[in-house]
Amino acid sequence: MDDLVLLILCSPSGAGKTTLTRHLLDNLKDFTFSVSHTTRRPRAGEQDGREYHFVDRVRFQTLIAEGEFAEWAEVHGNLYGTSVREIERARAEGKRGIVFDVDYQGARQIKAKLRDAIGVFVLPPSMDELRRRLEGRGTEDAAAVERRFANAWHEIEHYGFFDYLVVNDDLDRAKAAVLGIALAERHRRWRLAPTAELLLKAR
Ligand SMILES: Nc1nc2c(ncn2[C@@H]2O[C@H](COP(=O)(O)OP(=O)(O)O)[C@@H](O)[C@H]2O)c(=O)[nH]1
Ligand SMILES: Nc1ncnc2c1ncn2[C@@H]1O[C@H](COP(=O)(O)OP(=O)(O)O)[C@@H](O)[C@H]1O
Repeated sequence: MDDLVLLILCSPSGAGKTTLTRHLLDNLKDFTFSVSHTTRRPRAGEQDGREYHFVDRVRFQTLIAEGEFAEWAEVHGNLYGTSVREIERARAEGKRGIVFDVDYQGARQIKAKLRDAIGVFVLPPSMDELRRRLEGRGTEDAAAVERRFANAWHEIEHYGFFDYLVVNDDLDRAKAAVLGIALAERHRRWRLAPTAELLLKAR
């Protein structure tokens, strides 16, 4: 049983997982974000080491060869990977939870390695709304939006692999749902059993 809550957040691009992850991390200070490596170019406002570690393909391949990644995958034409160091960092910092923003391939690999990991899949209320959000975000050109939208079907096909589904229609409700899931997982009996045992010792 893992003391650390291993929370995987996954969704088709544009469904809102970044927005929901930010809200979760703003509210649960003892949770941390797993900063992935990627070969995608930084978007305006993104900072190296905060949203991602931005690297080129050669560096990424080296990191794969060095066994740096707990999982990695090609998504929308770029490489993305979760460094084992991120999980070690969370533990070293005494965090209670870590959030992985990964695609379904990453979710599958993390779950295979870390059995206690919990998967949350965020659904858009409709495909029309998904397209509106992708276009409205304004971070990708038309071709990249099209590619992300086309991949959305494939992502959604894998919903059955996850423990929880959250429909991100009303944002406040979706935020509450994700926060609720994280909190419930943090309060699993085995995670707090040491506290109960400590009390019993004082009898
Ligand atoms: N497998 C895997 N997927 C990742 C990782 N980091 C991000 N992703 C996924 O890559 C996809 C693209 O992410 P991003 O380029 O930030 O675009 P966005 O989803 O449109 O905001 C999303 O599905 C992310 O969840 C990772 O470390 N591993
Ligand atoms: N419930 C919602 N209602 C309307 N817009 C939303 C909602 N959730 C997210 N958005 C907007 O949709 C866009 C995509 O959200 P984002 O969090 O970047 O998605 P993802 O990380 O899944 O690609 C952003 O512009 C965000 O502000």
